[in-house]
Amino acid sequence: MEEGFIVKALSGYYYVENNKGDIYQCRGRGLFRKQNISPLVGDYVQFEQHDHNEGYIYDILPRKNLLVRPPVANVDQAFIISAVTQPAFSSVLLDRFLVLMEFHGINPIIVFNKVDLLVEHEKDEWKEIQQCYTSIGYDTFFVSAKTKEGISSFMTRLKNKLSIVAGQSGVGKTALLNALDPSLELKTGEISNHLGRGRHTTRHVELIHLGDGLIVDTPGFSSLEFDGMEEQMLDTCFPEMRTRKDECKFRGCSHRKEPKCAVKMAYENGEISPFRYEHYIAFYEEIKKQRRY
Ligand SMILES: Nc1nc2c(ncn2[C@@H]2O[C@H](COP(=O)(O)OP(=O)(O)OP(=O)(O)O)[C@@H](O)[C@H]2O)c(=O)[nH]1
Ligand SMILES: [Zn+2]
Repeated sequence: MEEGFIVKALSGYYYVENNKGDIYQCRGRGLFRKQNISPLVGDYVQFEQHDHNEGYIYDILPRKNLLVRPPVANVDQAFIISAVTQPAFSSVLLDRFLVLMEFHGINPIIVFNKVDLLVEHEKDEWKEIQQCYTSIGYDTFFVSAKTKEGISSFMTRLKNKLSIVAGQSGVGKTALLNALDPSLELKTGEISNHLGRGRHTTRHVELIHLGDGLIVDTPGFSSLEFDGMEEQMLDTCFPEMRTRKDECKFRGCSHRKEPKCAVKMAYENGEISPFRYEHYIAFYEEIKKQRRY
């Protein structure tokens, strides 16, 4: 039996790459079929070759995590792309992406794209926004898909990881993938907008080798709902709260109205950014409300 990982799934076939970089077109067999588990792109599998480039998958190794849209397993990190402008930056949207990644056990990296559109006096303001996130512990950097500024530091972050890109429509996800690897020739915004939201749903998912790592060719998290989350676990998705919550007086403190709350104290003395705390409260209410139905 050989080991490899699935780089592509298409029409009932799984394309499994071994550690030499050879790819085998495989069908599923064995135990996992009885258990009704389907192999996913990103899965580590045990397979057996039965022809020169064909084979059968017999087992799926335990997954670190799993995404539904796009269907990918074992994602290490997500580049959350925001544009500094066009579309206007939304910290609440960025925080929503961050929470979703934290919830899925995926390390988020914050990317601010389109820096070529910033005028000099706006740059200081952006340094402050960056500082907010770096102080929480997030890796945060600026790029331009247009001028290629920052592309090499993007590239180095791909090494030895399975990455995904995520972000609102129009922030430049496709343009960045093309800037990282011009041979991809993925179609950007202008054309796809006419096709509407269905664009990514009809495409199959594929892993691409890029900068000594792997990247999913389809943007992730098209749905930004807090599905499957409980409000009690939300504080663990905010690193600056996660590290403080054990100092709250009450176990299971929701950091809203309870006395002697370490999170609220940190917010009140300026150690936690007001907008982050406000987003926590808004998400908390949203999850609570959604769970009532
Ligand atoms: N000035 C400038 N424009 C950019 C940059 N990156 C992308 N754009 C433009 O922004 C628009 C949207 O880019 P896309 O790459 O299609 O954005 P996307 O995030 O893939 O969008 P969806 O496919 O809708 O999710 C296009 O017109 C790009 O040319 C950049 O760094 N600078
Ligand atoms: Zn608290």
